[in-house]
Amino acid sequence: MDKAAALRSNIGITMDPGKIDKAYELAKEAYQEIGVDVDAALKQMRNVQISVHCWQGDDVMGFEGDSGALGNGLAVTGNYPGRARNIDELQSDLEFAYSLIPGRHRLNLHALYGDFPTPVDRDEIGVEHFRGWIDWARGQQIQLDFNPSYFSHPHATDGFTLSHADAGIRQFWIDHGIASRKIAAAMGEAQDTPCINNFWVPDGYKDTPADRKAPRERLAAALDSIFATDLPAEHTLDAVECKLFGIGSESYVVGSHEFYMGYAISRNKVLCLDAGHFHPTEVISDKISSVMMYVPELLLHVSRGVRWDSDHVVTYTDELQSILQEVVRGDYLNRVHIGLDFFDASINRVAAWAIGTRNTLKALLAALLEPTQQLQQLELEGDYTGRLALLEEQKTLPLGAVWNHYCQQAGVPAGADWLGLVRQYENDVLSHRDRNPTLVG
Ligand SMILES: C[C@H](O)[C@H](O)[C@@H](O)C(=O)CO
Ligand SMILES: [Mn+2]
Repeated sequence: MDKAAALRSNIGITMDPGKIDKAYELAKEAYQEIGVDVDAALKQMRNVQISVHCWQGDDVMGFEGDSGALGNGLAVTGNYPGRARNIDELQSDLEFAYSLIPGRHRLNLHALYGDFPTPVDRDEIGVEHFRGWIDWARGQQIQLDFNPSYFSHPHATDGFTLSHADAGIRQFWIDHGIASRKIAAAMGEAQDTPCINNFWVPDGYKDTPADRKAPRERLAAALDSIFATDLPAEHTLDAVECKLFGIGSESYVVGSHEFYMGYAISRNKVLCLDAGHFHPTEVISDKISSVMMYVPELLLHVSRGVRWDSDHVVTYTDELQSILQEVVRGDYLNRVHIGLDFFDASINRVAAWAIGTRNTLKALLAALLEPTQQLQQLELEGDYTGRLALLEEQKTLPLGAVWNHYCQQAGVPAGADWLGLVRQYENDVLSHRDRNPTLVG
């Protein structure tokens, strides 16, 4: 091993830059042979920004200071050491995570994550509580997205928020939604692109309801009140997110898919599809081309459902590939916002970000390297044998070599080299934080 290689291996870097270049040249030829323009694919890759969710870093606890339990159907299991306990730690972890991910990406913040020197209830949050995040984001050249937080709060303990039967509680949550839109608009004004403000509410019943209609009518009316004021579309866009069921809302969720599909279409809102929010045999990849006919824009929550949990770390599954294929095949990259939504406290949280975000980007690269035109031509000609043959053959083309080249060009670790750096960060930083166990699953 030469000196440079020995140095790289000491810090966990094992990929040889020269070999990455060589492998890339061969891979490029292989893709060109089937008519794929690799340079064009890489150019498109560089323009895509994934909205990385802040809540993987601290198990969706936030910084309201009451250390209230996570609730409303959200559950994080595991007690891996190193949870971010304050804004500084979360920002440090995020900066480190971004340094492992090729490209420049966004940050998706929840309202829980404001800077609250003294307790502030959700209906009273303001831009001042997020000024620090806005300044930090500008310094990092990161653009922000936002979410009102309709969970883990005394006014949500009975499972209802915006559709609550009590008008006072409903108004509290309406005011929270209005406050969140002002914050999102300020974030958007401070950056080049709109801040997507995503509304997810947990409301629902554990057991069979006697009235499915009234809560839905109340939810629609509450949302209408929140959205009554038009805000500049260049600053913020409202999104709405459905869910099939949650823990504690197994029998009925007010904000179902049909509810929000209708709401988004009739109110010209961004629709959010979370990959973990449907029946296990139902996939969001098949919904994209349908909903894109009727809604202006789409927000994806790229996630992975496993049995009862909708939020496992994103892995390189068939469905992940299908989702990104649909976005690329439909030429929707300018109307689809790709966000992440998972949380796992049983592994290193920074590694979770790196794995999930890198997988999402890798699936995007695979989709951009697909010989789509040829496949669609075969389909049009009724040559389904040829379509299947090409679909299967291209699965084993050297995607990894193009990915490693892309990472190298972007100045981030190729292959699994990021893992050594995460272990070092864990040793130097995360392991010094208090062991602060969350629910052990
Ligand atoms: C914390 C997020 O807002 C939340 O995960 C939401 O997007 C969701 O998917 C709830 O199941
Ligand atoms: Mn989600």
